[in-house]
Amino acid sequence: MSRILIVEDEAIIRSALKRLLERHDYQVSEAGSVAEAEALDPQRFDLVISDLRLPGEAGTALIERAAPTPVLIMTSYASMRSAVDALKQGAVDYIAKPFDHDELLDTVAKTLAQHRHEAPREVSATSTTIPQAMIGNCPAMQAVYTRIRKTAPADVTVLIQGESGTGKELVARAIHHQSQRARAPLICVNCAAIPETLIESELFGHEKGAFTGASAARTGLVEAADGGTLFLDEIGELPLDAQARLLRVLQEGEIRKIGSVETRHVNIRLIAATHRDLHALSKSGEFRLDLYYRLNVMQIDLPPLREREDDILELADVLLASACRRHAREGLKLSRSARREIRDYPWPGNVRELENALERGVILAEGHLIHPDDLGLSPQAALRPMTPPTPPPRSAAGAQDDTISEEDLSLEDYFQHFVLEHQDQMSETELAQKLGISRKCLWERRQRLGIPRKKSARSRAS
Ligand SMILES: Nc1ncnc2c1ncn2[C@@H]1O[C@H](COP(=O)(O)OP(=O)(O)OP(=O)(O)O)[C@@H](O)[C@H]1O
Repeated sequence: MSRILIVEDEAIIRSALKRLLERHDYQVSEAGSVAEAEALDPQRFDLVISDLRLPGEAGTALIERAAPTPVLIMTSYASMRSAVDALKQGAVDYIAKPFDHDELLDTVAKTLAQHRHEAPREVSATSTTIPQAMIGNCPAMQAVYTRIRKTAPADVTVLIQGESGTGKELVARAIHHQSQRARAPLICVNCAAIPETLIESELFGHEKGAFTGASAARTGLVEAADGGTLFLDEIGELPLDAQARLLRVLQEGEIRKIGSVETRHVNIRLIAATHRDLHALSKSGEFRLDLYYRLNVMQIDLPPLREREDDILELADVLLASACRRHAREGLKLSRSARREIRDYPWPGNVRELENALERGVILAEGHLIHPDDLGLSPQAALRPMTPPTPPPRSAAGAQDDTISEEDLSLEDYFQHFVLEHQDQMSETELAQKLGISRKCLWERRQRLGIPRKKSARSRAS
């Protein structure tokens, strides 16, 4: 049984984490500070999970003191930058708060497995073993797994294509974990979620005073991935200037911070993902053709869920089990009609939409069975051609506001209709501007509502 030490000053989070890990057969000890952790001798544990911000010393102090025990850092999204710094100081990975239980358990299991076997796993290019965390074994997915096996050890740039929610990030993670870089950082960046004005500085870093508000120098995420893998999701959303800088990184292995004349050598493997047709974008001048060719050394295409008929119910069962665990409702089952509905629904938002529907089902089910109504699917809506309703009036304050009220469902309906109707003619930036929200907010809301980004997803359903 693996022994884990949790270092967290918030007693509620600490004990929730302890309970979760104990339910999965880990032996867990707790500490509220670095000093308390040291008293327990962190080196005798198999893993330390430490909050970044602790009273007294920061959690990163344990990285050296616990060695060779690996340290996983917990952080809130707001301190992501410090998490990247922690990786550079030797933390094996970071977990963002609030936790997704499955992701946390997955990261813990992977870290323990990696540190049990010092050398990276041997990867057979012909094996069709399903990568950890990926469910489904239909012929199209078997082809994907084979591609992952063959591509992972080759250290080439990979372009992953597929509709929103098909599992592109999971594929990127599988490639990283099966590559020779597995023990180095994997930095995942969603280009659509970072405001256009910040993206270059986020990726490439900046010098102090490089622009208004740059009060201190910053290391970019590309540099943070040095030695490891950089995953750029939604690369089609990268502005042209950032594309030029990225091309330089790929061609010369060099990076230059904004406002600096110095270049630094970086060694990264780039994995990019998109739901858009980059070749078509390059014809319309929105994407650099030379960058497209650089990215497209190896391509992996993920099938939409509606084309994975053999996998849908298996995915539903596994995702349901984990939703039940998360909500402490073990034993809930899908009724026969719910299974039928799941099998027949077109899933325009793919696996993410299925996950969301099952989570809704677990929360809403009253007895031991989840019925179709609990899933909240709307096949009629999916089949109906979308016409955007008249936009509701926005107050001046509303135009500044990044959030649509949770209670105001009509606004969410409006959002969904508007996005589905206009997304093929507009970039994400234009869409966000028209809606009066940031690109990050647009992206988050798409995730929450399970709204796909491709016209083909909608027209297939119609
Ligand atoms: N084959 C799979 N097995 C299990 N879970 C999956 C699978 N594919 C996707 N998922 C789950 O679906 C959700 C969406 O996956 P992921 O974020 O990798 O998709 P994506 O294609 O990168 O989406 P987007 O383009 O919107 O970022 C995640 O919670 C992921 O764990």
